[in-house]
Order: sequence, then structure tokens, then C-alpha cells
Amino acid sequence: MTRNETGEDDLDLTDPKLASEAELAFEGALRPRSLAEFVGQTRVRGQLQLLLTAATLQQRTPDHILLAGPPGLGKTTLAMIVAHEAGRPLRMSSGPAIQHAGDLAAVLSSLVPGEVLFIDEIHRMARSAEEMLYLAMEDFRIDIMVGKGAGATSVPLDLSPFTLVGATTRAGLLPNPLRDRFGFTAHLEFYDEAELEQVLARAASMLGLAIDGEAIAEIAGRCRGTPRIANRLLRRVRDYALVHPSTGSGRRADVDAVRAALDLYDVDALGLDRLDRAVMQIILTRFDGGPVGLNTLAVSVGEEAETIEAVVEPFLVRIGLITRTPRGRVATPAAWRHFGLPNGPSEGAATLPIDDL
Ligand SMILES: Nc1ncnc2c1ncn2[C@@H]1O[C@H](COP(=O)(O)OP(=O)(O)OP(=O)(O)O)[C@@H](O)[C@H]1O
Repeated sequence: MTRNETGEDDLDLTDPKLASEAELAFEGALRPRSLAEFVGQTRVRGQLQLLLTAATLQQRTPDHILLAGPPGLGKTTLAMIVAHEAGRPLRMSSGPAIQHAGDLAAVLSSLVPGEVLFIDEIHRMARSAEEMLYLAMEDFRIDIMVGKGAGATSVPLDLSPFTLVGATTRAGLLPNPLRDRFGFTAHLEFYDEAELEQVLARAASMLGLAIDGEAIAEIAGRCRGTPRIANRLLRRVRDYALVHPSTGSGRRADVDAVRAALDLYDVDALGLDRLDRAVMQIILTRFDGGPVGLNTLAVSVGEEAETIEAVVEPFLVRIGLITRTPRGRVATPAAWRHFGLPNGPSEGAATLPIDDL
């Protein structure tokens, strides 16, 4: 990924991970501040509301919370909301920033009573820090090692009570002792189109962009069930409206503007981007529908196997374009249809263009 002169990254618009500083600022402005404003995730919202209200009634710090789910679904936003709703300060950190137990000790020992500590990507924290966190979460205490070698002693240090909110895209990578110490785990789901339409309508009004229901629905259908991608696509639509003003103000976008903007950025009607299409074209044309192994696919499209496995494949499976079999990935009949090929593996496959691989 490269940084262009406007400070934005040249990125795939449909990459659910956070991209640039410009996007960070934009997201900050759009984040809902309360559970009531937070769209969708009804079950998780209800669970969090109960947990927070019970803690308030008992005048204690809320239990530790683990937020699990794919990138861009609102984990950071929910952590901020938890602190806000509980009326407590928030400290933000992340797994990659905690590479030694000492890094964690410095954060924990400086927390004020009742503070909410958010650790994003908690599965990437150093193992030694994880072990320190077990005790901190359970007893609000840590043991600090003083000295080295045979003369080293451990000195206990009491901590202020705090609420840990951990976020992870890979809950399975967390060791059981850590997972078990969270009082509640929220599993965030992809959003349906009606929910994404609400996210988009709210963001459009905050951006001062007049956009009708049909245009919003068009974006909602292309954003992979992910609010971050929805907001990002909306931003490109707003750019398009500014550059191609249909009403003179440049603050109005209709469905034609949405289609033109998203076609320009290679995001198709199902939300597939260039990489998704490249993967599908390899499976459909070069391997006549599959099965194709992950590494073969990665080499064929010139991408890391990890990216194919973590970003491309889950989406293609979720929208029913491929299935995973023990022998590899196989295109479904819906995939043949989406790419304009009548009926599964056949001589027709050879006609599919592979020019943008
Ligand atoms: N339920 C929601 N309602 C409205 N906006 C939302 C919702 N969920 C997420 N968003 C918006 O989507 C963007 C991304 O959300 P957030 O940063 O919380 O995702 P995340 O799950 O923490 O992502 P990552 O795993 O990459 O850190 C934010 O701008 C936020 O405003």
C-alpha cells in the first residue's frame, strides 16, 4: 500500500481493515457515541446494556468484555461506547504495542479507578504480557520482577479496579485462560442490507450529502456487510458528486452517481473487487470451476495466501460463489451465473476474459 499526496492510501476500497490516517479521522467523526445510536447487532447491544446497567446498580466496575469479529464491524466503536455509557475514562492500546510484560505493567499501573482499558488485536500481545494479564483481570494485581537471575524477586503491585475490553478478529487464537477471564464475549455479525442502509443514511446526513433511498440501497448491496466499507464507499460517492455536480451544488448523489463512482473503483454489484474477481476468474477459467488449492490460487493471482484465506475467501464463501472442499475451492452455479456463464464447467468457460489478472 502506498501513500498518495492527499494523505490517503492507495488501497482496495473493499479491504475491511483500516487504511489511512485520513480514514481514521473520518471514522472518528462518524462513530456513534451511545448504544442507542449504534445500528444493528441487536443481541450484542442488549447483552451489553444489561451488563452495564447491572454494574451501575451495584456500583462496581463492569465485567471484562471480549469483542470478537471480522474487521470494520464496530469493535472499537463499541469499546468507546462502553466507556461512555459507564461514564468512565477510556485508555486505548493494542496487542502489537504490548511486546513485553513491562509494556503492559506500565499501562496497568497507571490506570485510574474504574478506567476502561481497550486492547485492540489482543491476540497479538506478547505471551509474557498475557500471563500478567490473567492475574490483573482476576485480582487487580500484578507481580513485577525486580532484579535478574538467581537474585530476582517478584514484588506484588495492587492495581485500581478496571474493565478490560479486548477486541479480536481471531478469537480462536486466544489461550483459554485468557478467554475464560472475560465475563462476556460479544460475537459481532456481518450487517444486513437494511442495517447498512441506516449506517449510510446517518453518515450521509453527517457529511451533508443528499442521497435518496435507491442510491443508498445500491451502496449497501456492495459493501460486504461491513460498516467501514459502507462509509468508505460513501466517501467516494461524495467525491464523485462534488466532481460531477448534477444540481450545481455537488452535494447530491443519485443511483446513477453511485453506480458510476463504484464502477470507477471496480466494486461490482455484489461488492466484488479486482482481487475477488481475479480469484474467481482463475477458478472458473483456468481450472474450469475447481477444485483449486489455496497456494495455487495465491500464486496465480500474485497475492499472499494469507490475504486470500483471511479476506477474499470468507467473503466469496459467504455470498455463495465458492465452496471449500477437502480438495480445494470450487465455484458454485451462482458464480458461473454472476460471471455471465450459463452452466458450470464447460467450453463456455474459455470465453471468460482474464485481462485484469
Ligand atoms: N453499528 C454501527 N453503526 C454505525 N456505524 C458503525 C457501526 N459499526 C461500525 N460503524 C462505523 O464503521 C467504522 C469502523 O468501525 P470500528 O473502527 O469500530 O470497527 P472495528 O471492528 O473496530 O475494526 P478493526 O477490527 O479494524 O479495529 C467506524 O467509522 C464506525 O463509525
